Amino acid sequence: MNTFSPSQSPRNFQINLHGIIELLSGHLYSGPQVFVRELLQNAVDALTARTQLDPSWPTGEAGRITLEVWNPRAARPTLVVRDDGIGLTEQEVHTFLATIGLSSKRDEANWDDPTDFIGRFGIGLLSCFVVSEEIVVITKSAKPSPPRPGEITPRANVGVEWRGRSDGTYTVRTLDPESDAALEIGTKVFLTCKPGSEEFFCTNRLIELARDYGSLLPYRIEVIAEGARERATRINPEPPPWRQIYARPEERDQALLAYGRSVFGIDFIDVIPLRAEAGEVDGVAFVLPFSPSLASKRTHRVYLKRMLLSEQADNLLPEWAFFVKCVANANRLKPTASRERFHENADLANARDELGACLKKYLVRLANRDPQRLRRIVELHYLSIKALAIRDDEFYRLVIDWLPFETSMGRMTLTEYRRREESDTLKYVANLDQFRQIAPVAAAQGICLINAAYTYDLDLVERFPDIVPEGRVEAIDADDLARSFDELEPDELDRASTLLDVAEVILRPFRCLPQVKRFLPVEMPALYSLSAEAEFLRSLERTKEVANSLWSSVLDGIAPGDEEIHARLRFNYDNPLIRCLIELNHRPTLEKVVPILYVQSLLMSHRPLKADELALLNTGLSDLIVWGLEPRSPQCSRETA
Ligand SMILES: Nc1ncnc2c1ncn2[C@@H]1O[C@H](COP(=O)(O)OP(=O)(O)OP(=O)(O)O)[C@@H](O)[C@H]1O
Repeated sequence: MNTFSPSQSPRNFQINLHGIIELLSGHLYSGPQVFVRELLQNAVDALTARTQLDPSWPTGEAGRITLEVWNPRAARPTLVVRDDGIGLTEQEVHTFLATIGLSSKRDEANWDDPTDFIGRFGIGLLSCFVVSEEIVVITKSAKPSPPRPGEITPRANVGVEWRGRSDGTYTVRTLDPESDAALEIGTKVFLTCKPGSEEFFCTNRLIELARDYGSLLPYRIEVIAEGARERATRINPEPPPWRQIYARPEERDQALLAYGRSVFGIDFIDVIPLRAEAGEVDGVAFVLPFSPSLASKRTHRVYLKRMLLSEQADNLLPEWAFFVKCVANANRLKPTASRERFHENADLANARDELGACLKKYLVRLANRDPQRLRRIVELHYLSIKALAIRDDEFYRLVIDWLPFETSMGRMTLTEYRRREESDTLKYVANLDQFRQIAPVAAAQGICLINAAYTYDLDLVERFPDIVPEGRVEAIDADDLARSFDELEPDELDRASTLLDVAEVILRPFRCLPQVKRFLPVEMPALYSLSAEAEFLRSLERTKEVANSLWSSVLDGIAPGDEEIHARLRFNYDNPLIRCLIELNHRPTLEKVVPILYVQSLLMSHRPLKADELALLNTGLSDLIVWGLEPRSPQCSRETA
């Protein structure tokens, strides 16, 4: 029998740093370049912390971050990132640099509370190990050190050097007085290029990355080329473009459109200001000049506390807002640990609602002030606008008349439809195959039917009476349409009796009743229709044919008593072929042609054939061929009028 000894004193987990680095670089971060983001972010946070410590700081040239590559042409160049932020005391170096997952930037007691800092997880610095075997930090704190035991005055801080290696070891030493005297408050991080990471130790690439991540950051950032301090490249000369002051609104629009073009490479057609109190979000949305596919990802460029979070963020705007791309900054939303997305929480949901309201406000304003422009946007982005309209009654009321729908008489807006029909009743077909089948028949009779089978259209049509007081809707199927078909005169009916007799016998096993009517278009020989109940039975039968025996017996239980359920096949008296058959009045010919006409009309109704119908088609066709080859084939006069 197994016995377990009682647990001994608790032990600490060990951490395999190589494993953690592999996890960060291979799975959490989008690529090795994110170390630049993490270094910039630490420097910005250090500057913010120093401002909190001394609100009168920074003055003059203070409050600066520089990036510089030493020995760029050497085999192993060094990158130095400097800031004159708050720095770290010796105690803090031991605590925060050496403990993975511990951060000085969050309140441990209130983990969820947002802070002014960008960092929060306590892992970012590790990303530097992806490009360097060693991280060297030389730092001097702006905070005085606590007094030694027995003393009362705080000590001045001394510089500290921390060397962390990717094998998981680190050393700490205080600087000798001479080096310390030359050291200013702040932090320098030194990385030495690992083989394979040379591209990140090249000044031009560094400028590119620093611009990507840091162009909106609030502190002065410079990249210094070796030996050219006076020619430092300023990364972030201006505040975000949407926060700049412009003399006139047109000037602002032009400047923002130019900014949109530079960020996304697209000539947008308009700009929309974005602002949300939740998450403290502000930014600008650009209206796309083309209509994106529904499947395409909605990606936006988003910043968190003015540091680039992602160029591919997909969860800041409502999902219906696929007619825009945005650039926005959030001060009070949380990032995911990969720092490439906003964390899904209530703040984000509220921010999304508020930003959606900004987009809606813009569209509503356009409707009142610039309907021409709204019309253009609706033409391009009707899917987005339909998606919003089904969620929002007020917006529905505003735009419904402008939205385009496919109809049996071509594409038209609801205004055009209502004007054409001189009615507030929307006649629609909810099923695409049915629409395809009956649209030509409806069009030939001058009836305008809306195809409500496409995304959002059924919802929009069905809600019409709820939102528009005078509005009505009517779902139409082939049977409804057939009610408007003309009846035959008694003598015509008489002539068609053989066709009806033959068809009745052939179609009985298919629970289909033949009729002869007059209808347009004359090119259509017959129209097949099914009641909703019969439609259900038919699909049940098709399913049974392909289902296994257990499932078939379950379906047997569902099937309604089917004796009276009928489909209808309406032959068109005005169709030349049908007229020819009627005039011919020859049973053997009719027996061969009727099965083919039946199957053809089924196919025209876009319904898949059942096994017995397929068999009917096969035998019908071969019979027809054999019969056609026989020399005694009766001739059919082409004169049918
Ligand atoms: N330039 C710096 N100046 C002052 N302190 C720093 C600096 N860089 C790092 N630190 C300290 O090291 C700690 C760990 O940094 P690290 O980048 O790993 O995590 P973080 O910034 O706290 O959080 P995150 O993982 O979200 O980036 C920080 O919390 C901070 O105390």
